[in-house]
Amino acid sequence: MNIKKVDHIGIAVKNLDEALKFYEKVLGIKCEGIEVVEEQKVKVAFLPVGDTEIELLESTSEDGPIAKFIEKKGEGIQHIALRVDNIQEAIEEMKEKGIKMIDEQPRYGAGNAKIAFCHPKSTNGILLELSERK
Ligand SMILES: C[C@@H](C(=O)O)C(=O)SCCNC(=O)CCNC(=O)[C@H](O)C(C)(C)COP(=O)(O)OP(=O)(O)OC[C@H]1O[C@@H](n2cnc3c(N)ncnc32)[C@H](O)[C@@H]1OP(=O)(O)O
Ligand SMILES: [Co+2]
Repeated sequence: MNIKKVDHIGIAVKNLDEALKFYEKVLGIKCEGIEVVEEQKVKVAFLPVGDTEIELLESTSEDGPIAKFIEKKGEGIQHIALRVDNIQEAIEEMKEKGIKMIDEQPRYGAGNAKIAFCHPKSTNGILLELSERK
């Protein structure tokens, strides 16, 4: 597979507006959009930093992955996303190499990216997202 760059770093927060105060007012990074991704039960804010982005994630539901993460570990880095040029091929290659995929088919994430998560038990303890964007 062809890994292009770190697409984004996903950070779980309890409250997006509250968290944005730190990123925008303290760090001076501009939020370039907010979007709800129903399938993942999240409200997402994008903050571009150089060639990559910080993705702030607030849960829209008590049983979503971000709510569960915060309940168990508290706020913090929840995943890292790597940009690939062909997600279908990347998923197949991961499976061939014995990596446990949470998503064996791409889903649609923020900004209409095609995304697939790899299980932290197969990746030395990080939740890894593969992301293909046009
Ligand atoms: C909008 C979109 C986008 O970018 O476009 C997004 O990013 S959406 C971002 C939000 N969506 C997602 O995260 C979807 C994919 N995530 C999931 O399917 C789930 O959250 C799992 C990663 C499978 C975890 O599920 P669940 O909490 O039910 O399982 P669990 O508590 O039994 O966890 C199993 C083991 O994985 C570990 N574990 C759980 N979440 C982890 C995380 N974020 N990073 C690293 N390790 C993690 C636990 O500590 C546990 O290890 P031990 O057994 O050693 O204690
Ligand atoms: Co993400």
